[in-house]
Amino acid sequence: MSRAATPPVTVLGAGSWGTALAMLLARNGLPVTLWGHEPAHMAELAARRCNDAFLPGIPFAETLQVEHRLDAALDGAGLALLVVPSAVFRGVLHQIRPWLAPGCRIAWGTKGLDAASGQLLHEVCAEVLGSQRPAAVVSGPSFAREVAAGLPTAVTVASHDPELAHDLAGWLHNDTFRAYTSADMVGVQLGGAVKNVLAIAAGISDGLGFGANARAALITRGLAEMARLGAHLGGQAETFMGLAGLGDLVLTCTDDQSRNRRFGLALGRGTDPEAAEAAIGQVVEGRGTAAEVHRLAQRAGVEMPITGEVHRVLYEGETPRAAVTTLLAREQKSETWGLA
Ligand SMILES: NC(=O)c1ccc[n+]([C@@H]2O[C@H](COP(=O)([O-])OP(=O)(O)OC[C@H]3O[C@@H](n4cnc5c(N)ncnc54)[C@H](O)[C@@H]3O)[C@@H](O)[C@H]2O)c1
Ligand SMILES: O=P(O)(O)OC[C@H](O)CO
Repeated sequence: MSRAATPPVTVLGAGSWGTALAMLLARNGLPVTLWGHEPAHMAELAARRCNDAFLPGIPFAETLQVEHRLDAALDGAGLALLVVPSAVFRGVLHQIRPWLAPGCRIAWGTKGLDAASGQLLHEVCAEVLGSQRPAAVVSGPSFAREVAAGLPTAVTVASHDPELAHDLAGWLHNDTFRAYTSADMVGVQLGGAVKNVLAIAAGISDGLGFGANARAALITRGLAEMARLGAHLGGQAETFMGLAGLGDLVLTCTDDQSRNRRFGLALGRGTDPEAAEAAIGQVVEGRGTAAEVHRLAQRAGVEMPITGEVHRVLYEGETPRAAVTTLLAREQKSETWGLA
């Protein structure tokens, strides 16, 4: 894939994933500005040239600038890459709108749904910035720390604008980071959102000591319910078998780097949700996404039994053990029910 001319990129959100993506793009030779909303944190990143809290010991490339003033950060940007939690995604779009140049394209690495409406983030983006502005999403199995450390990783860049998907994938791509393109924004975003809920389920199961068979069953049946909802919303079946579906699902359900999985592990061991999230100290997207996906599935009439049980544990006071018992007590079915 040939690389398009490299525009100045502004990464909005200086948490672990925003910093890792900014570091990757800067290492690939792009002029990158990393913006964060906390001046003290940004001053520390600028002084240390490293994100000590989340990505310790991995220095920034020279082409990475750090900025806490939004207008200065977006001045001259050809691409604005949002990497903030989904709960603030809409608000940050409103904040950046006055400072975006007409030709500045938009992308995000956020995984989740809009908290108020349950909309996919490309719908929120079109609502706030207009549907004419090219937009793309980066998703797939990608722990920030491994990407920052230069360990091999593959992701999907999805956009309805093939040129933007091609350009962004090219800017991200290097010897250890493969970026594939897709036109399926619905499937790619839904995969990234639902996998976080299923990772909580896998964590709960492991926290209860249920073993490898149960984990494999949750991953497989979780993939089936992700694909059922995805098909209903217009996602492509192949997307759910790809990096943004199965790939990210396996990663987050099986590795303790996942915050969603660790949150579930704590619940399974008897910790309440507030204390479990506080102990992680970073965003646990699946907690809010469980409510949004559950609502979406109910509205659409799509059965999502695992998501339903995670929702009951998080929001209806059900115990993790009772949730697993309910899942096991479901009636006998064909393995492929509900899939076209
Ligand atoms: N960490 C990963 O490995 C990883 C990988 C892929 C995708 N993601 C996704 O990226 C998104 C961000 O996750 P993260 O891991 O960077 O989270 P994080 O908890 O490490 O950081 C979140 C950052 O968002 C900032 N923030 C909060 N509210 C803000 C606001 N109103 N305006 C600007 N910044 C605000 C916080 O200050 C913090 O720096 C999530 O949707 C997550 O699912 C994370
Ligand atoms: O730590 P998690 O569970 O938010 O997962 C991080 C990434 O989404 C993995 O692809």
